[in-house]
Amino acid sequence: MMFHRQPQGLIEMAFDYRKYAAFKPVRKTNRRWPDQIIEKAPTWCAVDLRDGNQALVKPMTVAQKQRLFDLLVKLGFKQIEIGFPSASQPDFDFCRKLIDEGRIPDDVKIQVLTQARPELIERTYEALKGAKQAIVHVYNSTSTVQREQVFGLDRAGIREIAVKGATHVRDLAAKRRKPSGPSSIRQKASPALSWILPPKWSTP
Ligand SMILES: CC(=O)SCCNC(=O)CCNC(=O)[C@H](O)C(C)(C)COP(=O)(O)OP(=O)(O)OC[C@H]1O[C@@H](n2cnc3c(N)ncnc32)[C@H](O)[C@@H]1OP(=O)(O)O
Ligand SMILES: CC(C)C(=O)C(=O)O
Repeated sequence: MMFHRQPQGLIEMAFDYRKYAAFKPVRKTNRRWPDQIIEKAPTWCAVDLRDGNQALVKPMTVAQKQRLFDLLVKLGFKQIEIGFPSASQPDFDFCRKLIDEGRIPDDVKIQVLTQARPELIERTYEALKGAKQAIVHVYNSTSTVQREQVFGLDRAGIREIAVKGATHVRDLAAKRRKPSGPSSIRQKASPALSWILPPKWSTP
């Protein structure tokens, strides 16, 4: 039941679900994921530490990030995106502090964001030296306006950025696994802002 304010007071009305269009399933017969149904809680990854610090003029300080990280650990998150170490010195320093001071519980994986650019991917691995495990989250934007205005590329060019970036992350993971790099690296790739594209462009 829902309540609506009317001149005569609050009126109880049944929720009219017919006002809303039903979700249209994505029909892709060559892929398994559109038919899959979530039946148990997924592994949640907190991205608060990065979203609040991605491109701010005045980002969170290392001390503020530490407080939020400790809270996220206390809340039970097992994957925590701690920032974008190649984008700012505070994010780089925060990553180093967590690793150097042994502040990451063994059952928690830190995740770091990077654009699909070789120099940034390399700086990201510098930030991760000595981490026991980590997830490197590499992304490039796929939206039409950014494809045309930022990258000046066609769709094949955008795919190439993604493939090159992912390959670089994989190669560095293999190369740096020992002795100084993280002993276990997982990779995550995001076609950023794909939700503003029609599914035929945004679903591989
Ligand atoms: C919700 C989100 O957070 S979406 C993610 C962030 N937004 C985007 O990726 C949108 C597209 N990108 C942009 O609008 C801009 O690149 C910004 C705002 C992220 C950065 O702007 P600037 O600091 O001015 O950097 P600029 O756009 O010049 O990029 C520098 C170079 O990196 C390239 N680049 C930017 N993002 C990426 C990426 N994710 N992967 C690979 N290359 C990239 C650019 O094409 C440019 O290359 P060039 O020097 O050969 O021309
Ligand atoms: C940077 C990317 C991965 C992102 O956060 C988004 O597209 O929302």
